[in-house]
Amino acid sequence: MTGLGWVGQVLTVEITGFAHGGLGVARHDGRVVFVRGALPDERVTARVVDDRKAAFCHAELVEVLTPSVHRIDPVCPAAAAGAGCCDLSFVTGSHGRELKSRALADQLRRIGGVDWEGVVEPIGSSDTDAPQVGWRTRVRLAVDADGRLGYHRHGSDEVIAQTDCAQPVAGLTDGLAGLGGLRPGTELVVSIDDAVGDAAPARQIVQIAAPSRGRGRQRRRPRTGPPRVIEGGPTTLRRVGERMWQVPVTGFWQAHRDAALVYSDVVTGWASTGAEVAVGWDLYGGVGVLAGALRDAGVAQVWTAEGDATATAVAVNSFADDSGVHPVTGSTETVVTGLPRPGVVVADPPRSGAGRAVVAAICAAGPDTVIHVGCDPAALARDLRLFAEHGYRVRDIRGFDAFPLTHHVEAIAVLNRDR
Ligand SMILES: C[S@@+](CC[C@H](N)C(=O)[O-])C[C@H]1O[C@@H](n2cnc3c(N)ncnc32)[C@H](O)[C@@H]1O
Repeated sequence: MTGLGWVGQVLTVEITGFAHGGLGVARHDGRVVFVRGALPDERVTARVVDDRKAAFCHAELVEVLTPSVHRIDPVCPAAAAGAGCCDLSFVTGSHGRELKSRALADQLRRIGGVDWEGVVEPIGSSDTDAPQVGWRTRVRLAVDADGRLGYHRHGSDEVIAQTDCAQPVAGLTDGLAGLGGLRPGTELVVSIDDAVGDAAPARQIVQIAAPSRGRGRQRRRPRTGPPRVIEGGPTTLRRVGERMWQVPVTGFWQAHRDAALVYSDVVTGWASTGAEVAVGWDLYGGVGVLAGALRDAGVAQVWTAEGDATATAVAVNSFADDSGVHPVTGSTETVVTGLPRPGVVVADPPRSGAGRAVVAAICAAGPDTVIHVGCDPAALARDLRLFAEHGYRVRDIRGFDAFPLTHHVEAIAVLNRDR
């Protein structure tokens, strides 16, 4: 079944909506047409590239015939050259957040059954019309067949040999284009320390095997081995307030320079109920950033559950002076079965969400408060629906523009158990 034979056709359509994933939404001959790179209120031509579903198809933008008043020249040179790094760098900052608010609300309502009328809030900048640039403290670049650095085209193995992306903080990618002797098919991870005092933050560059891309048989096995340090060391310094972590350059940390602090404040605020809480869980805890936030809320003992032993080791180090944090390595599903009953649970799963088994385990443990962090609105909405099946109701949700210039959005929900 190859669809209705629309692939290759160039359609002229009016964009009437904006969908999760950064897609303009149009209708043509009774079918929904998703157009990447098109904005609501635009009239565009677009070539159909995927026609497999009867109800909808995907098309790539050919020409904007009538531009939105919110369309601007792309602020990201790499994206303008075709890279997939900044798929919303051609829209004003405030309108970008407006579009993400709509897409988030739509997912929460349709998948989660939750009515949300909030707005996606800026992080680390005032609510301006200018798109936010220079927010990312770690970046990953690919090496093409000729040894040149760049970013992948959206959904493709092709490397656009352009290192000038608008996301990295000042100084992060300086001089990279001049690096020679890079092995084709590898990737560079470049990170810069968080500032402490007046010292200039140090930069680290490591080279790694490229993770496999593509699907099924086309998947390439990455060559394994530890990262090769090209500049600085293998770890990068991260901080939230007075807490510090030495995180592997390739390890997880929130991408936006201010995100870990903002999320920590939200978690501390929502977990501070006024009542004494003896036990908290920080599930998918990484190096324990949100465990620290629970401690700041006055939670006496906090257990983290994290699948990556290296991250747990970082947490053990960072909380060496705090006997109230207990980092545990293992899959969340397994670890939670052996933990004491919590009064509050924070869960910050990967893009796929926590899922049925973990949500059931959390609810069976009966915490009064659950704080759920989600970087994928659809997965977050799915989890919220599962919580509702167990009698947990959403009290509040905040959306954050944690990935400016892109369609991505982060949301944090707080739920309480029905009494
Ligand atoms: C979105 S990150 C959150 C990390 C941490 N909360 C933070 O803010 O830095 C998700 C974390 O979940 C971990 N992870 C993914 N799947 C897991 C699983 N099934 N069990 C435990 N940890 C898992 C990843 O290694 C990663 O550290």
